[in-house]
Amino acid sequence: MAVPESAGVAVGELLLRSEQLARQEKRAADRQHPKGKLTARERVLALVDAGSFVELDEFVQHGCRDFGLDADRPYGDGVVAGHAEVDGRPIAVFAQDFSVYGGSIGEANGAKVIKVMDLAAKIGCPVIGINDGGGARIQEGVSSLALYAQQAVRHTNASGVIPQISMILGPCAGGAVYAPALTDFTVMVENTSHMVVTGPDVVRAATGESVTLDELGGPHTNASVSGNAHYLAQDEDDALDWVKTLLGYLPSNNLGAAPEYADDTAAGITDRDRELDGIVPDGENRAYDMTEVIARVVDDGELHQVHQAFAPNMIVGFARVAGRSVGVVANQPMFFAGAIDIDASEKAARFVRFCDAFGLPLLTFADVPGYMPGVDQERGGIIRRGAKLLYAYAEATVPQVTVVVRKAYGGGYAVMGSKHLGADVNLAWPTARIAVVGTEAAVQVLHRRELAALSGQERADRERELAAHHHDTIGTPYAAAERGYVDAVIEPSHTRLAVTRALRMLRDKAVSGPTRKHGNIPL
Ligand SMILES: CCCC(=O)SCCNC(=O)CCNC(=O)[C@H](O)C(C)(C)COP(=O)(O)OP(=O)(O)OC[C@H]1O[C@@H](n2cnc3c(N)ncnc32)[C@H](O)[C@@H]1OP(=O)(O)O
Repeated sequence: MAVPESAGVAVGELLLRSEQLARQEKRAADRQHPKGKLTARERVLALVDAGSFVELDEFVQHGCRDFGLDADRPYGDGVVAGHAEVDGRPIAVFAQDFSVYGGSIGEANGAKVIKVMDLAAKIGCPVIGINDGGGARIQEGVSSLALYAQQAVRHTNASGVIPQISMILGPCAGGAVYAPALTDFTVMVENTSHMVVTGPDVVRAATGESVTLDELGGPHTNASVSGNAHYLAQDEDDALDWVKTLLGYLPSNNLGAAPEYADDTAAGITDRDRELDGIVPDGENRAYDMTEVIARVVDDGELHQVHQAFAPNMIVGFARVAGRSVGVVANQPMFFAGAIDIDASEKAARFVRFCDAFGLPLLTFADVPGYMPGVDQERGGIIRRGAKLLYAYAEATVPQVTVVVRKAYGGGYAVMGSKHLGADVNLAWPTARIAVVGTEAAVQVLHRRELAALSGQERADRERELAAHHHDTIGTPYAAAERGYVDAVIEPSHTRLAVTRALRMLRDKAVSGPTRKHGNIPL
């Protein structure tokens, strides 16, 4: 049958546009590949399930007439946006195309981003933003700033409703950094990505400091010093894998459930469980790796750490227990003896709030000498910023199980998922020491006058005697168990089964917080 002439024209128009899109994609590849970077469209396709990407607005063009921009109006306007599936679950995605006006956001480009964010909020799916751009499009002036602000409103309103993930796969500069900063997780890549409010030249002009871009806002700085990045990937493939794995632990939205796997929990105590009985060293100041404890409690020993390079004295990450996702928070005695400093408090507080918002139970492992002392810490705001972790645990209503592995002293005891903040099941190992301060400090404070009157061997003997008494009486987990502050003192090898039972029992826990507009977390 002959095609009507009008239909032929229409098909011809589509072909022409498709050819133009293909030329643009080739240009993008020519610009990105030599730098070891994928194009925006390649990145999206590498992230999502094969054949699932539905691109939206690929023919959108900017309407700017200034600076000669009307002569160059590429389709898509520098961002690839749409919806797709990852492991069969819906996601929304946008990826800045650096080959078009440096991936900068203008009115049309920004509207595309906002459209997929609105879509994600409506259907309740995660949104993943792939950043590789120069921020607000300079030629479009205030229109581009307006779009950034509108994007910030979307990020804010979606916070705690759908998971939001940012991948920084190139530059992210100026006010543009605040879009990823408002999302839940940010991933950066070795060598190719950076994130700065102002570059080295502006810094030099403003403060006289001389610094390289990498030192200022390279991936290492953002992942380990400022904590802006939650994962530092070796390359783009690694970044995409990390994000896909992360999504597997999360529900699509705050009303949904995370994917559930088969419950293969061994019913009895295993040899691997028994390894926990010897994992804590004898001396209370000797370090051990808390991830080895976690690995023996969670399914398949797998912990998907978040923020691993930042505040290593605190561990946070996702795992599964009996096939169901949990958020794990733990002190790490390998760094600063597990003390909670400003960074550790903020790292854990944000994680706890994420888990609480998305209905993920919290599994806490405590071995903490307390909050970190020091002039820098006090001046840096350990009081206000340390309070964030208290606030986060205190407002959390998800199921909470805490295991006191060894030290739980002072504010450290209270804040690390204690019964008093709302934890549901609190377990302690016989090695647990729960006290206001450590043994040595307690002896020096309580017996200062008596000890001052002694010297030499006599003083040393008395100190040892007092320390032994404190250790055997005040600091034992049984003082807390007698008061119901820990529900049970268990052998370490029983932890996996006890935690599994507790989380099963708490599965349908339903508690709601007070009616209010919102609290006022000490920011
Ligand atoms: C509320 C949000 C407010 C903000 O976003 S304020 C931030 C505004 N942005 C900026 O000041 C960043 C300006 N751009 C830069 O510093 C650099 O281009 C950047 C991003 C570090 C990348 O550097 P390079 O890798 O060396 O690439 P390049 O400079 O040759 O740029 C490649 C092409 O992209 C263009 N471009 C980059 N940033 C742009 C922007 N913001 N608006 C419009 N066009 C922009 C740039 O002109 C260049 O175009 P062309 O290829 O020469 O035609």
